[in-house]
Amino acid sequence: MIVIDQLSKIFKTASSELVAVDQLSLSIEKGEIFGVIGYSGAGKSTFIRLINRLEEPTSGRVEIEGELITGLSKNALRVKRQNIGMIFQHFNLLWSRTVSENIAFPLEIAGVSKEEIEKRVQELVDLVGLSGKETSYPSQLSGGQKQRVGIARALANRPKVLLCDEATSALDPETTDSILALLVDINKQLGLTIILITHEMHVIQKICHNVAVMEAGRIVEQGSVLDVFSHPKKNVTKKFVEQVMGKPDDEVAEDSFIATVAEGHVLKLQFIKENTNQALISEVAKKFKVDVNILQGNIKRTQEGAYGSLYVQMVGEEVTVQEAIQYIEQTSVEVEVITHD
Ligand SMILES: Nc1ncnc2c1ncn2[C@@H]1O[C@H](COP(=O)(O)OP(=O)(O)OP(=O)(O)O)[C@@H](O)[C@H]1O
Repeated sequence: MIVIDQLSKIFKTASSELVAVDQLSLSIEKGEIFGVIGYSGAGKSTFIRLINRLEEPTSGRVEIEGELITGLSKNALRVKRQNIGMIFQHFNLLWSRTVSENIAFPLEIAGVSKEEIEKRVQELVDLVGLSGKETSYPSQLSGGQKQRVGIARALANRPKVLLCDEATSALDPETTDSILALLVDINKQLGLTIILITHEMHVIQKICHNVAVMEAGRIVEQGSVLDVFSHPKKNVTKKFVEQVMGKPDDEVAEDSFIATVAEGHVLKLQFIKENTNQALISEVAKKFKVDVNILQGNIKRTQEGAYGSLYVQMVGEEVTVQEAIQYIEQTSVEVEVITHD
């Protein structure tokens, strides 16, 4: 578990003071993927750099698995940092070193033997999917491949925690998805705790278990990704949720498509934490001899299942339709009957 307690960072210049992180407190469970989202200037980068003391806190505490990071001497911190990997938006690779040599770098610093380095580097190359690229230089790699090197290097000393500073912000959407999939894979395979900062809500939606929303150096809202998606409270959170779900007015107005439905019932199905949305529809159609047509849907996948709503037309004998509705109501999907003939 990671405990962050009343953590602050004040940048002082000759004439002014800027509070970048303001008495921030958080708890992050071991093995989870925890996202911090905020707009530019919210203090995210400063916050994540305070965790491994790349930035020295002005006040407050950081504790990782019972060890007080903010209490360590410089020398002890240097050793401890081997347990805290970090990846960066612009990769921060050594350009004059090959892929293998970049990954080997933290192992050399830790004094690992040459033989062991060779073995470990090959394991890591395989883990991040870079086999065949061992002798390439960073300039010969795509953005996604460079970030894979960054990830392998961060994992070299088998850290317990991985800090990700806008790790996919410089990548195109497809490459972003493949790097996010790799992070989920690593989280599951190695049980690694991942803390990431981002300004993109789809990153949170796709891979995080819990999320904190940051504004002006403070956490203004936090919770499980599904809770925050389904009940955003603050305006800033609502705007981030809209990045992924669209604005309510972006959806074709209910009335306009309902008017086109000549027969049967129109149902609104609300999915929260549901893993079987498509399967449920076809299962109901088969089981109850009803026709089910999808009219409109906006469903997003999260680490804890699907979230969103689906409008369907259901046509069949009234009794059968009612049985089908009751069946759906027994799952975690909420059903609202919008119209019926
Ligand atoms: N070294 C520094 N000296 C002075 N002010 C700083 C320093 N680093 C950051 N700041 C200020 O602290 C505030 C928070 O910056 P930070 O980079 O942490 O925000 P952010 O949410 O990560 O934004 P971005 O995504 O744009 O980097 C900003 O007002 C920034 O100008």
